[in-house]
Amino acid sequence: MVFRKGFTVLKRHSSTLALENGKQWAGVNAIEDLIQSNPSVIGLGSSSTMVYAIEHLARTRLAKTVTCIPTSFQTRQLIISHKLKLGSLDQFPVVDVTVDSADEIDSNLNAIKGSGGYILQDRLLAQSSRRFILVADTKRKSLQLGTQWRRGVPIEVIPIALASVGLSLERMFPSAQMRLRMATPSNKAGPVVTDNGNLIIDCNFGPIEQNPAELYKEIKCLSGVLDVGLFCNMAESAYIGDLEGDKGEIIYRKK
Ligand SMILES: O=C[C@H](O)[C@H](O)[C@H](O)COP(=O)(O)O
Repeated sequence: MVFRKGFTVLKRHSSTLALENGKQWAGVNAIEDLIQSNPSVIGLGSSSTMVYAIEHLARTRLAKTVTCIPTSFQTRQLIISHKLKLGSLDQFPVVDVTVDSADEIDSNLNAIKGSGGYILQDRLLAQSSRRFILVADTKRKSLQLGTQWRRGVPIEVIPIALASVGLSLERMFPSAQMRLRMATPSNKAGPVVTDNGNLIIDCNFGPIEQNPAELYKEIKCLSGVLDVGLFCNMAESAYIGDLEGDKGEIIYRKK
């Protein structure tokens, strides 16, 4: 697939810019394809990749009509600044299609999400959507979750349950490495607090040998766990941009 009209191809001067090229390809092409189905309500995830998708949506013929539901404060601000129509899940509990990015995506389109701290709201939108589409650069692709993304599976925990959930996780997964996600000291002392006022434990299992959907259920069962950054059997397709920025691939979930 080639670049669509209406945006600038980033120059490739460094590996960081190359990653940006891939993110841009994915965001733009996912939006271009999904507008063909004339959705009236779109869910928009939160991330650096989604910035390209939202910028592009604002340039399309749907910009004036489609209602956009954000998964975070960041995306809400982007929707407002691009003068798109803002909606909420309260108003639109059924969403036509949600686009979101991921930290790692396997060949069955199971994904690790949550490095940006958005887990519960990302899931709420994904589960409320008729269609769920992932966007990412090619470095996010892998054959087995936990091989590409090495910072662990994010687990959003209600603060009063932190110690209890931490202990349970240690007992359930003795070889996993866990840490409470901390804020950058120059910006805030203490832990990262999610948009919902919760904390995040990053639980690094190494390569995930177990069926990720089963692992998700095991962790989600613990009281105090709000959500787990494993999104299994949810995405119908993934737009993966390569580092050149002028091409990419669309992967469909096997039935
Ligand atoms: O919480 C964050 C989300 O799961 C993001 O979709 C994910 O971290 C990927 O972010 P980015 O597109 O910035 O790499």
